[in-house]
Amino acid sequence: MSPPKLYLPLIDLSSTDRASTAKSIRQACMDHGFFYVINHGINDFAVNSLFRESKNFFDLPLSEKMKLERNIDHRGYLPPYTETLDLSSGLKGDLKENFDIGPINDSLNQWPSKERMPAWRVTMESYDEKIMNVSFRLISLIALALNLDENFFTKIGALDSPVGYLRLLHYPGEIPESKKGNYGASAHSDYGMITLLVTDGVPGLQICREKDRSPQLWEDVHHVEGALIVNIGDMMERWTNGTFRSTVHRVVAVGQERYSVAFFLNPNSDCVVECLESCCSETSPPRFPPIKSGDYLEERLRVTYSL
Ligand SMILES: O=C(O)CCC(=O)C(=O)O
Ligand SMILES: [Fe+2]
Repeated sequence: MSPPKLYLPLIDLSSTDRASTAKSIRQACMDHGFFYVINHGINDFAVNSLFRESKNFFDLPLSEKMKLERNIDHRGYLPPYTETLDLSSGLKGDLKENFDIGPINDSLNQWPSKERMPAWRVTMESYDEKIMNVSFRLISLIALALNLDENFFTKIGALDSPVGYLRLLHYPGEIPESKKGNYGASAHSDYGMITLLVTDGVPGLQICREKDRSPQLWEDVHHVEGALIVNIGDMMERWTNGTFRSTVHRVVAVGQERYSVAFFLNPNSDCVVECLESCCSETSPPRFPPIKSGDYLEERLRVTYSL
């Protein structure tokens, strides 16, 4: 029997009733760690341009893409089978290929040449600005959802120079026999504050709400036209002492080519992530020691890439 269909909460970002929106976000983050956002203000043109440019890049011959191979600062192209997000899976290499862009204005980013892809950089910059803006609006609602001042995360400096990563992803439709059984992206949780995802509508994304349950229950995250999929990352889970869940997710291969773009919002690297007062008590002491965002991120990347 197939599991019941998963219905994730739908958050309407155009609602003027912020208290009620924050309440819905709180419930979503406690129950699922995932929700949809509609009426976010990013128009179809921006999303279509993003996917067009992403496809143009992934369509290039591998030798061209490898000229922008990911550098030590995690910017650039990562070919298929080079990252295994779930190191315990025993499988080698996720099927996806991706291209990572860091904070948009810093010089560590790599860009395809203007001659080859004239609209690429400006499309990425424009989308980055829009998605960063949506992420800030969500963070202020998340602060309200935690019964904090809506500017709490700004006031503690988390957003002073936030580390926003844009990750373009491409999952192959056809998979070589020897790679069958591998995941598009194996099970993992995201590292940062929140992740904002757009996909081309091809299925594959699944979440597991109880990672320690046996057997694990994986539920499909369905496509909602025009909606962003938002999920809580590990640092937000640490801030909230586990009240908000950083839910494990993966992308399974469905025999269909798939494109998606994730935006990861991480706090400013000097920001100390520590249990919020409102999230701990004598009976529920802090579960995670305070840690600087930059140190946390570095350690997670070190483990993922065996640096
Ligand atoms: O492509 C997707 O739907 C999810 C990607 C993802 O989970 C990630 O890049 O962290
Ligand atoms: Fe993820």
